[in-house]
Amino acid sequence: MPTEARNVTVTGAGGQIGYALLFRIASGQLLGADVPIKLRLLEIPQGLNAAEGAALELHDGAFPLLQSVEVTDDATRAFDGVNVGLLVGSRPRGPGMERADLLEANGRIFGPQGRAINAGAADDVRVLVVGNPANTNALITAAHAPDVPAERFTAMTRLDHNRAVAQLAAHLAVPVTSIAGLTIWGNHSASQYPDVFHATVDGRPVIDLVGESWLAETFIPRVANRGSEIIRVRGASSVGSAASATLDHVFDWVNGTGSGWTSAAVASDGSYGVPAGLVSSFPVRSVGGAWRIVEGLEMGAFSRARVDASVAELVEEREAVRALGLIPD
Ligand SMILES: NC(=O)C1=CN([C@@H]2O[C@H](COP(=O)(O)OP(=O)(O)OC[C@H]3O[C@@H](n4cnc5c(N)ncnc54)[C@H](O)[C@@H]3O)[C@@H](O)[C@H]2O)C=CC1
Ligand SMILES: O=C([O-])CC(=O)C(=O)O
Repeated sequence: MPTEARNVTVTGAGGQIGYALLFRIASGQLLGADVPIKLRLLEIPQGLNAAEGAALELHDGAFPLLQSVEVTDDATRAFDGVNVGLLVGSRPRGPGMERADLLEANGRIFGPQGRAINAGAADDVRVLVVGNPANTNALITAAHAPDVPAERFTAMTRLDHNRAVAQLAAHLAVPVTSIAGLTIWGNHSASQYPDVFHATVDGRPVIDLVGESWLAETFIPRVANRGSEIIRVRGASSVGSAASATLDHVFDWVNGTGSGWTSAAVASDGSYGVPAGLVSSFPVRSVGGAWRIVEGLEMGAFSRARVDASVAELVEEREAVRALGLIPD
């Protein structure tokens, strides 16, 4: 029996990440090589021409899996029947800014989109927020979609995870495929904590091969500040790597992580002392189409302090958006 087409909505489809994503989605890299796709591209009026142009090019790609492309500036229409929502549309930061500087401007985008998802999404909807500050924007979106289970709203820390894997592999001069068991904890911000204490390289504990000073002075700051490094070098924020990580996140969510784990920002259930409801990055496995937090990992003082600091920032962001009226009291 042919697989049913899935409705995939991309917000900010006329922007940089949108352009890097759309063709890869159409080629089957989001959901799988046998899953037909119906694309909805949501933009604000100023972005519609760019999205329309991308739609023309998608048409020219003659992608066998792509059944339709619709461009709209109406969130209700964009999310009607949506199975996968990629919430990319929002302002990127520039040089000298932190992602939290975008809180107020971008936060206002996500309440209305949450309401539109609540009103019309398919029962199995899965949402990935990419737009920064991603964790708190996911929190805002979920807060406006009370009828959709909170576990369906996630934020992207897969780019941080991929960066950490790549940095570690380069340091140890091994292929990225040799690394397993890495975790990004907390916020997609400079406070995030890339944790190697449970990581292995070809089955050997990484912690036997690297020292704490390398972790504290080189690895952690390099990964946590990679977004700023990219902005400094290319003059604009990450695009290709962000699109790639978006595909990785959703592909694994839908198709499973197998024996290993990855990192994603998901609604906390209180695990590891992270206050319930915060959208925080955890070690996660995807089982049966749902993210499950990897439980029972030991956490020493080095890790605990860093996880707590990043979670404290998430609590502050939640208070800030509450004070702005972007989530209910
Ligand atoms: N979570 C992560 O790892 C990463 C997140 N980002 C974030 O992704 C976001 C997008 O980045 P780019 O594509 O480079 O930016 P961009 O400025 O090229 O594109 C953003 C697009 O969103 C559109 N937009 C704005 N408000 C909208 C709304 N209410 N509805 C629909 N579309 C709307 C704009 O018209 C624009 O076309 C930024 O917030 C950036 O900081 C970027 C890299 C990694
Ligand atoms: O740093 C930024 O503003 C863009 C981003 O989230 C990243 O590259 O991780």
